[in-house]
Amino acid sequence: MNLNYELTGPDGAPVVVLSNSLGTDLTLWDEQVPALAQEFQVLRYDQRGHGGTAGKPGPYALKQLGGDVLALLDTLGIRRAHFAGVSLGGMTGMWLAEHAPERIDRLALICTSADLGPASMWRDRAALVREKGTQAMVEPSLPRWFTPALAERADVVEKFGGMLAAADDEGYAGCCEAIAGMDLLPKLGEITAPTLVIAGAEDAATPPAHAEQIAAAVAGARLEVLSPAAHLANAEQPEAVNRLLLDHFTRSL
Ligand SMILES: O=C(O)CCC(=O)CC(=O)O
Repeated sequence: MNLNYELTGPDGAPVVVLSNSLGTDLTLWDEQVPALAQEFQVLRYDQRGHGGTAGKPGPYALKQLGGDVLALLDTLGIRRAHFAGVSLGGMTGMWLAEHAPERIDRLALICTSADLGPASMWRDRAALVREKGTQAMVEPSLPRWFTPALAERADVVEKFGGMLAAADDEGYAGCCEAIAGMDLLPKLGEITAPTLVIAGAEDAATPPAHAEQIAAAVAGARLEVLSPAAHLANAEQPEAVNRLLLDHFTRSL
């Protein structure tokens, strides 16, 4: 699987991988890259079927989404990296921290969940998108992604609505099926990567209780709840998220 990616920042600096949520692409991280690239090489990529990464016929599993990241790291000769992900990106990060702990240094999980049931809802969403396309998800998704004032702002609708409508139908559906089949809870307690968990207080897609569940299971995890922030908290509260990420990735333990 060839992932579309961008690598920004000083040669030889530690690497931070940034992984996008369902229906977005690597530009989800536009507000993070300038801050992080002062100190890190920032490797942001598009999940399968999103942005510039082609979709393959689904269903997918987190094992494949995590495997895509390992293959990219291998291609670029990166042995170990910090990892931050929003929602589906965070699920990919938890899978990596559970199954390839030697490759993940510190982990930041933003507006995500280790158990986002019911599976039937994700399979229904996959079927809907295969029938009607990702365009059909724009109207219901934006009010979950942002608090009301932002969800209606023209530039936000243009950028994020455009990203979602441009996502490959099969890629989006396959990622829904990865969420339907995820099995992260049993090994959550085995994660050894120092972990920061960030929630949006107004996130209806992955409410703060999901972040609390992760933080309670991962030894030593730090939990931060931002407000106002809905599902795409890194876009809604970029300065707060940048501060937390920089602190987490540079802090001496
Ligand atoms: O955002 C994700 O990666 C998964 C959760 C989700 O689909 C949120 C939404 O679009 O409502």
